[in-house]
Amino acid sequence: MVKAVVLGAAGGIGQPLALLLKANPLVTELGLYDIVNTPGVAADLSHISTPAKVEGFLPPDDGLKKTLTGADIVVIPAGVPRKPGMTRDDLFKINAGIVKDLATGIAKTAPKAFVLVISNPVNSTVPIVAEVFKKHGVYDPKRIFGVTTLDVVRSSTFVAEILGNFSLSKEIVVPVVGGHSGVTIVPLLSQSSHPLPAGITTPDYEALVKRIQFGGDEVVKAKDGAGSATLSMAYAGAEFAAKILRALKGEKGIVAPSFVSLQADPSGAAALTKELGKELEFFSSNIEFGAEGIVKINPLGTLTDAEKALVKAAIPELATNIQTGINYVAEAYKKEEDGPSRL
Ligand SMILES: NC(=O)C1=CN([C@@H]2O[C@H](COP(=O)(O)OP(=O)(O)OC[C@H]3O[C@@H](n4cnc5c(N)ncnc54)[C@H](O)[C@@H]3O)[C@@H](O)[C@H]2O)C=CC1
Ligand SMILES: O=C([O-])CC(=O)C(=O)O
Repeated sequence: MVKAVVLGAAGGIGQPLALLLKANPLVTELGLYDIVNTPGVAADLSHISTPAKVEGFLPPDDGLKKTLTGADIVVIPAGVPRKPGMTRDDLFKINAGIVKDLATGIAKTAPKAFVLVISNPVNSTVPIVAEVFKKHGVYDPKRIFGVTTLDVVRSSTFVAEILGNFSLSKEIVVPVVGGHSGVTIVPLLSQSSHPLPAGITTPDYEALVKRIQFGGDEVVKAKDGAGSATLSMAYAGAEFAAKILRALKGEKGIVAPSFVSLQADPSGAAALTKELGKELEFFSSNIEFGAEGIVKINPLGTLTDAEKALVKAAIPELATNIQTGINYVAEAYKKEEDGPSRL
């Protein structure tokens, strides 16, 4: 029996993601929570002839708690998306509070669940979830994941395009490391399962890297005020969730990049830190999963000079993003603690 939960299930990502989870035969229960429309989304999905029993809840009557009770895996696509001209960091003000509140619910009701954070800015929202779990004494760094899979999916697609063979795109695997915004997104194209054409020029290589780093902007621009990537994100989120579900079932050797706490695997983290030349609390690298969560954080491996430069350029912004998330939670709890005495 596996219960999957989507928080933000009525949204642009939430609905197609819930559909794809409903279609996954490994899911036997699907809990949907949002501040609007979840009863309708749940009723609709519940007619699909796959195993998962679907229920939708709203905030009244302890809806969050009811949704999360018994959850094995919780995916969070709740929050506001970008509009043209915004960076992911511009979303922090609103989304930080949403993620903190939802993380509090998970820490109280389903502290052992695997938590998959989609809400942006991922580089800051993942540290927020970690800090909330620490505060509640239930922190297990092996079970909290920032979903960076869309960067991997985009890389596969764009590399297939360059190779002139779209039918390869599902097979192409490019490790994308670092974080999930702009220059913190670092594709390791030299480690692609399918190498780039030998004669690729430096400008073409640089354009490809840029397209992967700023793929989100392409969609934000095309949607012209109506949001950011939803369908490709739902696909990517469901792919990542499917890997976690297989690991939960006991399958070994499953590997994918994810933005995680380096405390999840101290010896892997030590090797990675050596490569980075700087200690970061969170980083996305290839992660090996098991039934209890993260088994191993893999080092970056051999990089080209261009990739070394990309990693170096990612570090300062990543460090700032991480600290922003940590500080937010510290300040929020301080306000809560100071609150009553001020009354
Ligand atoms: N990690 C990644 O690669 C990606 C992340 N995103 C991020 O995912 C988030 C969601 O994007 P969309 O689905 O397009 O937005 P959306 O606005 O279509 O949906 C968000 C949903 O969250 C719900 N929501 C708001 N506050 C909530 C709360 N307190 N509890 C539960 N639900 C709540 C809303 O009612 C809405 O249904 C954004 O922050 C976006 O930037 C988007 C694409 C890729
Ligand atoms: O660009 C955005 O704001 C949404 C996102 O994270 C992506 O598409 O990678």
